[in-house]
Amino acid sequence: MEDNLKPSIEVDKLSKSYGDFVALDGVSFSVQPGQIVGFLGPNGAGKTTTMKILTCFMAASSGSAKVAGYDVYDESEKVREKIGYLPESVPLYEDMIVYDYLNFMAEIRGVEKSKRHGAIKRAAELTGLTHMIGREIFELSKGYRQRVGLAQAIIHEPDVVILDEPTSGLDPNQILEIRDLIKEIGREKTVIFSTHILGEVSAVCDRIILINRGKIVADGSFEELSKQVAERERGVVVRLKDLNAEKKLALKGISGVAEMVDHLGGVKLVGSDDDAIRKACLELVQNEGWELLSIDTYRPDLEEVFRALTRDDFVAPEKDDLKVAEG
Ligand SMILES: Nc1ncnc2c1ncn2[C@@H]1O[C@H](COP(=O)(O)OP(=O)(O)OP(=O)(O)O)[C@@H](O)[C@H]1O
Repeated sequence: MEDNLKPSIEVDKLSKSYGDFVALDGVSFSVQPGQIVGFLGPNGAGKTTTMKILTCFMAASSGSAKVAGYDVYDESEKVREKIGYLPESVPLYEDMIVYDYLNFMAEIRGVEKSKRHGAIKRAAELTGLTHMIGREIFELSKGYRQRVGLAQAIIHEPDVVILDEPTSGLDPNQILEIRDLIKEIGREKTVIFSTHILGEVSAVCDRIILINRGKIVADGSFEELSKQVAERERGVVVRLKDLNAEKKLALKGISGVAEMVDHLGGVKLVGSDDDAIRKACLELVQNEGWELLSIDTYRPDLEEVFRALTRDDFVAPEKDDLKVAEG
């Protein structure tokens, strides 16, 4: 019981340099048991580096990381027992039969011989591979190969599963299938998976850790991240019937409007006082006899949140300011 109360993952001020290049710069986060966390960031953000450190494939330059309470450096054998890993490109042995490959991986992961058959059966069922178990790996589609990759990651029933870009290179149907599988695995285990696909995190995760240039720039649910962006990037979104250039010019001329951008079929009016802009806008609409379709406070969509938080001018908040979602 006590084990369940401990964070599954605790990362403290983790840094990694490749020569002079700092790929990870003081990353700290913790993940509670049972969470599905999306590790989101643009290419080169430091996602794979973090995952390799957590799975004992690479040592950090400084800082510490624990998995299920064990230190990845000092207690790597214990960590390997507790963690399952699907690397970005999983080394599958093409000419092996799926069953034999999973048997081999179960052996490597220390599953007792008498328990291996049961472990393979369970992992194959969970990943929808049962009917492919006798096939050679080279015969399988990319989607099924990815299932084999997932099956080997969970063969030894780890508490924590780390998946590096698990949907990369799959077609849209395969992506949906793998996402469902991740959710299924997440019912029993703590899951961290990396992606640079925005839709993926909102479809699958309880929590998003957004990383950019080796630093965590946001941490929380999608709603919390949206709020953080909306607070910094406020505005009033106005939609009018027949919104033409003339009307746009008049809206832009409202006192206090510093900037106007097209936004979802309307315009976003940006200034320092949203309430004053809204009031002036309503007056203008009434005086001109225009038909108002809607007037709302700006709410960024996922794409805008991602863009705003990974922009070059974005300053990562101090750790204490990051909203950490508890599981
Ligand atoms: N072995 C290495 N030697 C030198 N630089 C490296 C090495 N591995 C990674 N890097 C650099 O470190 C940075 C972080 O890389 P990492 O693979 O962790 O990013 P990522 O977020 O997983 O990106 P992607 O989505 O492209 O896989 C990148 O700029 C990358 O070029």
